[in-house]
Amino acid sequence: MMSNNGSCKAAIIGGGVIGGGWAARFLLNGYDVSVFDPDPEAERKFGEVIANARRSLPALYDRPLPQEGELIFCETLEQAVQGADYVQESVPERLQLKHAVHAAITNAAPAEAVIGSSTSGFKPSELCSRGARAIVAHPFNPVYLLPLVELVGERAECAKAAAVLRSIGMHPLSVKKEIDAHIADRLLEAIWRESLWLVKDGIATTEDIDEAIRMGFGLRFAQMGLFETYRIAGGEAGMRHFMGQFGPALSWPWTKLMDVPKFNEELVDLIAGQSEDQSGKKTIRELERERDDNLVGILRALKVSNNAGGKVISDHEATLAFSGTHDGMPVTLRHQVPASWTDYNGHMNEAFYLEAGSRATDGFMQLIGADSAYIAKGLSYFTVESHVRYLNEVHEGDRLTATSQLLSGQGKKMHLFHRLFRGDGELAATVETLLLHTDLNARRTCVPDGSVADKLAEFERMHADIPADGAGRFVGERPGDR
Ligand SMILES: NC(=O)C1=CN([C@@H]2O[C@H](COP(=O)(O)OP(=O)(O)OC[C@H]3O[C@@H](n4cnc5c(N)ncnc54)[C@H](O)[C@@H]3O)[C@@H](O)[C@H]2O)C=CC1
Ligand SMILES: C[N+](C)(C)CC(=O)CC(=O)[O-]
Repeated sequence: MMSNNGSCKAAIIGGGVIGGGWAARFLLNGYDVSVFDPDPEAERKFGEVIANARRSLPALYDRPLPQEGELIFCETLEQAVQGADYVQESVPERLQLKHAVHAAITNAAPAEAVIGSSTSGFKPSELCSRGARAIVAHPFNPVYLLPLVELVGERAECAKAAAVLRSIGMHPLSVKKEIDAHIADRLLEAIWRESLWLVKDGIATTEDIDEAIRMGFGLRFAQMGLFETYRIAGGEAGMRHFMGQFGPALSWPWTKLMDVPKFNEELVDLIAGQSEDQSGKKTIRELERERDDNLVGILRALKVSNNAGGKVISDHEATLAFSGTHDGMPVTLRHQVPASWTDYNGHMNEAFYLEAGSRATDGFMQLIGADSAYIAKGLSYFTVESHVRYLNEVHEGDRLTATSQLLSGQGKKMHLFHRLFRGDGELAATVETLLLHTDLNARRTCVPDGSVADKLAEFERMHADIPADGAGRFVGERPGDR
């Protein structure tokens, strides 16, 4: 189902923390989004969440996301779900309210629309006990950055949902049987419950607990999860040794997980007071931006190793084909500068000019057919020399575009001249780079396959008459030096 501008439509019912995150992810992936939330403040809060999403989500990718969709706030739920391909409910976690909202959605949404619920704990059978049609699509905060979405419910609907959610860069995980709180929240609840005990018993403050997580096992979890981490912790003897050593601890007094601390005003005051001391100097939006910048940095690092969440980003990026030319040269990079690329001088650090040049080289390699399939055959290019000219400052959030000019593509050589432009059209840098075609098995240079050589010859012809001002310079050269 297409909307007027040819894109798909998502309806978001309930636009708080999670609904706002869903809306941002759909919008930035080109969906039109209609929202229903009776809160008069919803539109303002939405605006703030989407602003944070705009500065972080595109920075994960080295290709542009589709053109942003249109955002519409509706007066009624019925208007919002009209013509929707995908409906996501994110109203507060109260079963009675969920029942009323899902009855209304099922009545008004198109029969073929997928209906997902963000519920953290309810099972699909509970949501649908009064005839509604819905599956659980449980996301993680911030929805616009974290890939995981747990899917629970009727198989065919979950499969339809998975296709949509993959198209917006998420990682659908099917839960094999319905259970209260699905998979991840059961794990999180255990940590949360134990943490409340530690604070209540005066053993640790909220800050001590956060340190214990972020300085240690939190760092491990982003890349290997629990079981792979524990396999390594068993040393060469692996998981069996680990189980033998730590299994008995499960019945030692290490844990209070089976008991819940009394959840009263006193406990809330204790936790909220310590949390205020710990983080009260920053607004929620400031904390969100700090969190988002760190997540973008972590996910980009995982993208380099094509691991865990980083692989989800790479797979999604591969679907974001882009093309275009500028001044007769192909555009080989479109990229929004993440905060993690900037430094203490308040601008993009020198190292990332080269990284952008390297990404542009990758883009050019795709164009000549030296792509992942070619590399899998054992052939690739190695860089042997680069010269970066830093011509203009680049800042966080700037949209960089690179063009690539082939100066020479004879024999084993590929001599490229990349120009990096800022969003305002100013030339920010040039990166001149010489690469040699290499046999990855023999680790020796060799000539490229015929099809790649032909493409190089074609580009060389097309680019021969384009002036390459600034190419071939020596370091520190000034006009008139030769
Ligand atoms: N906050 C979190 O960390 C996560 C929450 N969830 C789940 O997402 C759902 C929403 O949670 P939050 O966004 O945190 O809550 P929230 O309180 O931030 O937002 C709920 C929104 O629903 C709106 N609302 C209330 N009644 C409504 C109705 N009849 N129709 C439309 N909108 C209505 C409220 O005005 C509010 O803006 C819950 O089921 C929760 O379990 C899932 C993952 C993480
Ligand atoms: C606390 N919570 C149960 C609402 C958490 C979630 O559902 C997932 C998350 O984002 O941590």
